[in-house]
Amino acid sequence: MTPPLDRSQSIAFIGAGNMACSIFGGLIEDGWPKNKIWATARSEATLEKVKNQYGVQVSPDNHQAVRQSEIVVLCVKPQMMKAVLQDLAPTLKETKPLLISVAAGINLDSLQTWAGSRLPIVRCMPNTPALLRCGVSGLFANEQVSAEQKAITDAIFKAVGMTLWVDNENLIDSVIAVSGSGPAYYFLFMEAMTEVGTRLGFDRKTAEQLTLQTALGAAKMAVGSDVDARELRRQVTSPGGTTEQAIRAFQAGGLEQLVEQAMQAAVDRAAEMTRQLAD
Ligand SMILES: NC(=O)C1=CN([C@@H]2O[C@H](COP(=O)(O)OP(=O)(O)OC[C@H]3O[C@@H](n4cnc5c(N)ncnc54)[C@H](O)[C@@H]3O)[C@@H](O)[C@H]2O)C=CC1
Ligand SMILES: O=C(O)[C@@H]1CCC=N1
Repeated sequence: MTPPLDRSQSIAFIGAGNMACSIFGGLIEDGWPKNKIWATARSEATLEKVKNQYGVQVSPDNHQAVRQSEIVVLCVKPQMMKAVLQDLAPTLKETKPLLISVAAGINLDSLQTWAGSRLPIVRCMPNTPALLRCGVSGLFANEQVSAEQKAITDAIFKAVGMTLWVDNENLIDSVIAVSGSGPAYYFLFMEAMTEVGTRLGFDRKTAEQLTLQTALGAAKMAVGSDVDARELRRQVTSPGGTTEQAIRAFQAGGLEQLVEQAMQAAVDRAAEMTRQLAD
């Protein structure tokens, strides 16, 4: 059983963008005290917006936020990570927090090198449904991470969804391809169904409602069901009926191969970024 979440520690989110807001938005929904959450960004406008929307502590100064916190979640773009960590290195050496990086394509070796000292570091690959506490996060820890730090990391990301610890760092790239980028695949499908719905005679709002309610219903059925997606699909597909024709069209168009190509492209890009951005 998961132990109760210890909310006495402060967490600094470095880079208050989409992913950071999704995670701390979910944590706040789960009851994490707002005054124990710090968020940083370079622009005053972003900080103002984040403060008004979430009520967390904000600062343009990464060092200030790190000094206040036992846990530091690095949420800047991968291309910014080296500069941010090298700048923070002296403060990190002093305060020795638990570092959690959510960046795609930055491995533990690079994070360790840029941070400058041997720190406990977790690589985490969350996704934006964390905002609704419906996320999925893949996690991998270095050897410096204690059992207690692993437990609190797990509790933080469980507060915003499901967690999966992988036993090989390379599997983080696979998590990216399935669940990190995954919400965008479903959104793309929703966009396409809505668009085609308008061509089939509905106004955009109605086409969108039909599409989204169908996505919600299908996801809820798949999650709550004793049988797998294939069986649920079979139950919709009456022999000689309409669904059968639609599914045939998807299969004739190579849907499964296309999904494989797309997910492999995400894995390949993560590996390429890891090579390009490493020292
Ligand atoms: N968006 C997503 O669905 C997911 C993103 N990620 C990872 O999360 C990280 C952030 O991605 P997003 O949130 O989408 O990007 P974003 O661009 O929305 O957020 C980045 C934030 O960092 C801030 N920033 C830039 N330089 C900074 C600095 N020197 N100090 C402090 N803040 C600074 C920016 O103002 C911005 O608010 C990336 O590394 C990405 O790989 C991981 C999983 C999913
Ligand atoms: O597209 C990206 O690179 C990030 C990582 C997973 C989702 N968004």
